[in-house]
Amino acid sequence: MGHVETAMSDFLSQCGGVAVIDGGLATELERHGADLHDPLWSAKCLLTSPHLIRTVHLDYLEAGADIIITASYQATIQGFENKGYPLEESENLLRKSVEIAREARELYYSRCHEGLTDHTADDRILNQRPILVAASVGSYGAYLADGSEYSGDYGDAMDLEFLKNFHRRRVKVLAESGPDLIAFETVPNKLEAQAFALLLEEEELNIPAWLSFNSKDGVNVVSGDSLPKCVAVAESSNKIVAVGINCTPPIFINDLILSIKKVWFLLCLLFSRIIPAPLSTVMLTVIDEIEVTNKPILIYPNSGESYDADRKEWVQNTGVSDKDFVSYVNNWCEVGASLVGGCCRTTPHTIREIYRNLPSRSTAPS
Ligand SMILES: C[S+](C)CC[C@H](N)C(=O)O
Ligand SMILES: N[C@@H](CCS)C(=O)O
Ligand SMILES: [Zn+2]
Repeated sequence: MGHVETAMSDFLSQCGGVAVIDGGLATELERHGADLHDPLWSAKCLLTSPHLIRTVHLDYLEAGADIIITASYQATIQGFENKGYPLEESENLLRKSVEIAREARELYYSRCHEGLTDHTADDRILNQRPILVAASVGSYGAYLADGSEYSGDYGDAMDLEFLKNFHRRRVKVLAESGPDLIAFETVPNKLEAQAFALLLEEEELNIPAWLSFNSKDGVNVVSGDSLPKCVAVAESSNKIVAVGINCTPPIFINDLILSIKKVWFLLCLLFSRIIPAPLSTVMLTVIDEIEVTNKPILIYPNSGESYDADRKEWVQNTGVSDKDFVSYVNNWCEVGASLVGGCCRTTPHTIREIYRNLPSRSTAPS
């Protein structure tokens, strides 16, 4: 394994086997009063309220997150251009998203040094641990700002070259801004996953990345593409160090994990010699063709609520409670997840409960 691949497994070992990802960023900014009724959605805060982004990152770190995801989900050069920003300023805004997250990490570390006596009465988790900054890259559908990342339907004319070129400069600028990894997230179809994987190669980006899809039926990704086939795109790249599901209702997660871990069940059968030798050979061939992954699986679902893209608002009361969300997490880890957190409408409270309920973390000093 190269150093890019070992980086994630070393990190997971340092986290006790399971790493905690942060929760929803945009929706948390909204909870703090930000108005995201804008084509830039959360990226608008890079312009109007960077201090708020830093506060939310810090809140997630103090809730126990090992990985914080930058505010660049809907930050694109084309999106800033539509607002009249010249290229240089747009690139600076992308860099700024990484800088803000890195600043939050520094602030957190300094609070860990000073804070143990000051903050014993509150519920902040102040323990020094390795923390990663993941630079978010949302899909072309996110840029369209019409909820297309929940349909994955870009029309028949869409092709790989277009998607690669749409993301090329943005991904390169983010990769060179000093994050620890790139988070390709809420990826709605296989074509865009391929574009991301190819960009890492073509631009020779020496940075790990994760690839995270969303689903609305618990079987396929939102476009209808097969999840195992999408996951196979991650499998084809050494630079992609984790793959999984985000911004998807929690009730679908268990089955989705099983569908990409299925090979282990078959292998177990083989090794336990339940299956006779001739059949084993046939099954080995089948296994070879099943598009699943050996990479760490990441899971950060949304609250289960649905998004009204016209109103840019969440339909309330359709989701699961924090208590139910957290109660699923250890089960997801048992069936194969190694990175867990939350996406839209989850909060620092959700993440704190996840951290505290993980067997490997429950004894960690606060
Ligand atoms: C993950 S969705 C809630 C992000 C927002 C969407 N791209 C929009 O602009 O409406
Ligand atoms: N990292 C983004 C994902 C949106 S689906 C956010 O939390 O706002
Ligand atoms: Zn989300």
